[in-house]
Amino acid sequence: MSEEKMMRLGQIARKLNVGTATIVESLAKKGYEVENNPNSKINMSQVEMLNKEFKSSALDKEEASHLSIGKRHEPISIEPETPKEEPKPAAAPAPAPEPKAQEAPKPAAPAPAPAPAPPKAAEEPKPAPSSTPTPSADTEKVSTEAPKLEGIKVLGKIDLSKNTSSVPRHKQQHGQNKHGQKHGDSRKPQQAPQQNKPQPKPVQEDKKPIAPQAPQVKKEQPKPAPQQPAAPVPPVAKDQVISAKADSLKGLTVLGKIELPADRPKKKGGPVASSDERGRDKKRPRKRIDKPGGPGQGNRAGGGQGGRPNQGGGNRQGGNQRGGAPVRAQKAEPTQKEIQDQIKQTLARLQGKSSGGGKGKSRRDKKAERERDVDFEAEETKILKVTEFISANDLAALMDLSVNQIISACMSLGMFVSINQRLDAEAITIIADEFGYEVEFTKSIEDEVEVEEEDSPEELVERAPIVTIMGHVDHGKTSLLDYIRMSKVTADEAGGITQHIGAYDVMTKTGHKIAFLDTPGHEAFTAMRARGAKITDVAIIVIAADDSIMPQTKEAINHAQVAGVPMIFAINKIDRPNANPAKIKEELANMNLLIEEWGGKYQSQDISAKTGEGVDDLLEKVLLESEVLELTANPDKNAAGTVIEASLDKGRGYVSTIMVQAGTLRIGDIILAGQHHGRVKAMFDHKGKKLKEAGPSTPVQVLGLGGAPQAGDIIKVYDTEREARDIANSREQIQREQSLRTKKHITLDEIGRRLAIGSFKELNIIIKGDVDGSVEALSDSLLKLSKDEVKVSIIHKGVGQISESDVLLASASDAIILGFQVRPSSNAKKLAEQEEIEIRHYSIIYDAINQIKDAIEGMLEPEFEEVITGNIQVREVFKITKVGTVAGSYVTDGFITRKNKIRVIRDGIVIHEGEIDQLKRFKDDVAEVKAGYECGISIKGFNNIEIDDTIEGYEMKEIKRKK
Ligand SMILES: Nc1nc2c(ncn2[C@@H]2O[C@H](COP(=O)(O)OP(=O)(O)OP(=O)(O)O)[C@@H](O)[C@H]2O)c(=O)[nH]1
Repeated sequence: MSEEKMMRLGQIARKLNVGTATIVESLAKKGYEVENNPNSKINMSQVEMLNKEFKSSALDKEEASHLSIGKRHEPISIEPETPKEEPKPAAAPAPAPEPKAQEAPKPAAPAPAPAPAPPKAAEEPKPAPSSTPTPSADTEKVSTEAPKLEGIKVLGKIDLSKNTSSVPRHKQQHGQNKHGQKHGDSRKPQQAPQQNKPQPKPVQEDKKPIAPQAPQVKKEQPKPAPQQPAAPVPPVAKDQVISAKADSLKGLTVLGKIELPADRPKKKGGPVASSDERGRDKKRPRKRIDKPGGPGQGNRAGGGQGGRPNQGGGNRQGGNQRGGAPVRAQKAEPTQKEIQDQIKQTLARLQGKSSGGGKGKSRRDKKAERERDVDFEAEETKILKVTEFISANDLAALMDLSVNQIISACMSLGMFVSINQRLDAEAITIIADEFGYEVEFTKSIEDEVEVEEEDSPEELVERAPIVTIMGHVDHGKTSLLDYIRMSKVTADEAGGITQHIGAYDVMTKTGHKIAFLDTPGHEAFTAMRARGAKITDVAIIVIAADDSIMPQTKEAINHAQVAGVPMIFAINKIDRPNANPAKIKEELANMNLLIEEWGGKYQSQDISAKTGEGVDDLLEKVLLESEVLELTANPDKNAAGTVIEASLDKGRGYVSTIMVQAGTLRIGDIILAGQHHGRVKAMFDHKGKKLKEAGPSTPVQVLGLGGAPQAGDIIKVYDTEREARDIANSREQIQREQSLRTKKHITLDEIGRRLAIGSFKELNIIIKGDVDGSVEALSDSLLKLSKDEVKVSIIHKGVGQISESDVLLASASDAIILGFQVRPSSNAKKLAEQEEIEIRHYSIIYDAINQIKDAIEGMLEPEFEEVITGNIQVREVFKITKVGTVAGSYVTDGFITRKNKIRVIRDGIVIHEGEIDQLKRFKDDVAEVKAGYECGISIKGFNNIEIDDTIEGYEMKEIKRKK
């Protein structure tokens, strides 16, 4: 017990985010002498003191750990705005027009009131220029120089930051100034700031951020024409294109009142939005059209607005409310009709029909439609509607990319994923973003989110750590687990390889419970291992001391690191004479993984899974690590957990191994996992002992689900069966939709692509297996066999016997069926014979992979190699009219056949390459002439044969292609 209450100095330092020296010093001050060694132990009362003392540091660390990649986006969007806003206030105090761009961020701090900003800004520009150049002749110099420099900088900022948002301000300002021109405004504020104030008030309230930008623009220009301030109203309007845009936005608001959309809600973001967007899109073309109608000002004044001023005169400037509404209302009506057309077309397109508009329509109409369609299509296709935890492969298909692109994108983001690995919401969002897609998660995600209901601290109790053992093949994972739970599993495993993930819990000698996930070591199980790491609290990385850090060891380390799971290194097989744990530690150090012994932060333990040496210490270290993690759960609520594996048992039905993570699972509970629901009929622990309930961190085998959920599915308890069934149904629907979308129906693009590739071939496979993990692993490996020329498609996979429907599916899709540890039903077998469907049975994963690999090699476009079949020497040449030159020849070696391709070689140089026209012996046509015989030969389209020429016969022989 005393050991339990101790923590290592290194651990507490990590936990509190302070240096060990700081802790030692702190303890020394309090009268405790502790050696500055990461392994020094500290008792819990000291730990508590330290906790209090360095609470803030620990909190900092925690906060820092929450900083996710997602935040990167936020700052980008937010920052640009803040600096813009801030510039206003900042400008007032000191910033000169030139430095604006650079200093923009700095001024942010003193964000003052928006209303006063414009005037200040206008005034400040003056001092700014003076500060940068010489103090003398401020006003004059400023006016001349400032316009050039400032004009460029300021304009750029305004356009980029917020064209739309800036509009409103301008409107207001313009309203006052008439056109709200930069010069006018800027001057006004300087000279008569009071006038500006009243106008901006209303506007600024709505859009403070925008206001600041406007003043900057003004600042620059005001300098050149300080005299105009009084008459800024009409003349200045030309330059302020931006302001014009702003007005158009307000107009849109008015459109909302018209209630056009009420009749037709549309998929794409509702009718109002779509009409608005169209309005915008159309504005551009209209602007162009309007330009001619409107005076030259239109162009500059701000595109869309250009035309309006002409129409409504005071539309924008005078008052948005007056002219703006009626003009837009007229435009809106046609928009509705267009909306209808567009909806029809878009729906038609979604259904795979051609967008063929009315045949009678004019070309212009069709063109316009096409343009709209493209816009809509682009919008639609840029939004991915997915459920969380879709696989990398499916995500690639949805985005029409290759899996490799996804994987490499993930790698560049620091994530290591495999083809079949399911991605969480955050990863999906980041990856999709990389490729310019937005992600909309469908309903089922929300269900999953519920799992993380907040528990009050009083409800939480300590729970056992869930540990995953990972490592390279044969480094001793299973042996270690065996030793820990004192049973022998290794000998029973087919092929000596762990074939599925199991889950067990054990009691340590010190009376603590630890739950273990047993992950297989073969590379094919990478995906499962990755999932295992997600359920895991602590990862034990087993490394054989007589070997070295192997690829899968690195992979396991990567998975644990990516999942943020603390690792403990178990350096195994130290009983072996050639064991060299120090070498392993050195290799780890080279990978930047310094173990505690060597002053690093990673725990490691030398063990022998065979003799048991060091295993107890290892478990103790696991408990120490989990203490730091402060693992808790609320046992007094409906259970939630994760499916570890599921299989179909002949006698018992579907058996799911579940790791309960929160709450308590009881017999009779209504559970839902993936698309399957049911009532818990019976529960067993890993030894087959019946359980009535299972609390947090307990692995159990559950009977009662209506199907086999997938490993990694979240399992939840619901109050009513109906609730569970409804969610299951909706998930099934989403899943079906997903698989439909994922399946690439042939499209023109697709045909083009296939043609480009050449003779495209596809190997369709249906995989059925006894355990979900094996099915996933096999499918993962088989997918990896895909090549450009031959694509492996897993069209269906599942747990259970090979059924008639599997055979029918195979028949319909020209697939082969792989049964992993399962056999077909007698009916399925008959049907397969009838339909001539191949069913292959495997019990070792390598065999399946190798055989399919061979099959793929057979299917690949054959590679040819040239084989010289024989040589002929020309001894006489006969020129025969109507036939051409016939060479009287002698086959010196090999043979020559009429189908042979030939080369005519003269003095060692190939002078012709072609085909045989006639091959004769005496007067008879023959197919082949062997060495030592004479023959007559004529060559297609070639008569320039001479005595002593050599005719070489060759053929292209197909060779089996590897890789
Ligand atoms: N001498 C010795 N042999 C060990 C030790 N641990 C494991 N082995 C042997 O190493 C071999 C592989 O052990 P496993 O436990 O099956 O290895 P694994 O990592 O689980 O392998 P996979 O399940 O194939 O990934 C077996 O023959 C074990 O008996 C050990 O500590 N000492």
